[in-house]
Amino acid sequence: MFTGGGSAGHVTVNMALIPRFLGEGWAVEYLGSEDGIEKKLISSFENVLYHGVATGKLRRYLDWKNIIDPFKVVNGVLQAYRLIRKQKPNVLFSKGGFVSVPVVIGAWLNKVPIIIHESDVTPGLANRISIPFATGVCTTFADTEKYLPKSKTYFVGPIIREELKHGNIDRGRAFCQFTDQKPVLLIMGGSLGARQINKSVRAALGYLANRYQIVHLCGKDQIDSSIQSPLYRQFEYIQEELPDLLAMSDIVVSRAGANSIFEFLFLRKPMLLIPLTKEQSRGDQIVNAQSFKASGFCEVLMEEQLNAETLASNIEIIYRNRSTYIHNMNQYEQKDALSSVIELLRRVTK
Ligand SMILES: CC(=O)N[C@H]1[C@@H](OP(=O)(O)OP(=O)(O)OC[C@H]2O[C@@H](n3ccc(=O)[nH]c3=O)[C@H](O)[C@@H]2O)O[C@H](CO)[C@@H](O)[C@@H]1O
Repeated sequence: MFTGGGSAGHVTVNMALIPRFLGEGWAVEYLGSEDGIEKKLISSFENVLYHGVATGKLRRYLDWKNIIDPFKVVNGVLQAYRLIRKQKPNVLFSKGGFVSVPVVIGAWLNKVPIIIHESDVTPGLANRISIPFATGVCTTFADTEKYLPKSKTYFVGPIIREELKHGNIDRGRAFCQFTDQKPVLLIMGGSLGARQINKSVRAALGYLANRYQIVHLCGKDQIDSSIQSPLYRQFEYIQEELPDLLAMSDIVVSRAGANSIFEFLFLRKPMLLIPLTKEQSRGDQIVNAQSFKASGFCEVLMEEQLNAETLASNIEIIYRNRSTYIHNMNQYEQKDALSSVIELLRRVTK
């Protein structure tokens, strides 16, 4: 049984693991929210039974929903407990996000072994709550070990979806109707889009479209239909064609969500990272971005400094020095994280 959701970063790791388990003849079920992005993404697997449970969001800011949500979480725990008692999974894999908390507690109450995955350097709130209930915690970054109980921690490295390895440049160009005459710039504001990045990209478009063909993954309801240019393609979210769009891209501008940046590293895409600010998050993306910068994989532009000019000038730096970033990325030793996690799950399975 898998859980995780709220944003795609809490689902795509599960999507990398699920085909391997299905291929080995396991029955796979998913516990997520009743209407979150995980439901939509997991529906692409015909053979995975999806169960929705009530969820509350763990917010860091004042909101009247903070009063109601603890009750939803308790309700979610009861629903998850009952479902898990009925379905009797042998093991639970949790990728975090707020939906995972009731599921982890429900599994623990049923004595189901739990393996958690943390893809950021510093563990998120949902995972921090869940860790005491878990048998093991897999990490993407080696440094995360500092924040976790030693006996439970397994540094496995980044988990990359298999399909991302099979992108095709020509298919990507055909999809966007781009030519081979100009380099391609991919902009991805995390799985939910990023308004500030969208605004600056559009303000800099006159300059950028002179030099690049631009594909912009801008987030739900954030397409600006007043801009019509064959050099600028906007999509809310791309699922199936993402491998081809990545294959076709020369450089990337992105938020610094852990899964995205390791995908770019795996595919050797020089990147300009604009991490979520401390006001909007616990600051995990800033730490992720700094770690990549220290390895020479990217440049970092803080949102406080972001405007059309700084965006355009930083993109120029990335493009001009692209071979240096690629050289540095070639030094990165890729671990077979998928196999390590599968082996661990097998080992703890009841
Ligand atoms: C706002 C928020 O809470 N962000 C967190 C969230 O980010 P977020 O959900 O954006 O997660 P990531 O950047 O880690 O992963 C996004 C995933 O969505 C995929 N993708 C994205 C856009 C698209 O059009 N198509 C597509 O398939 C990417 O390839 C990637 O696999 O989880 C990350 C991993 O815990 C954290 O580091 C982030 O801080």
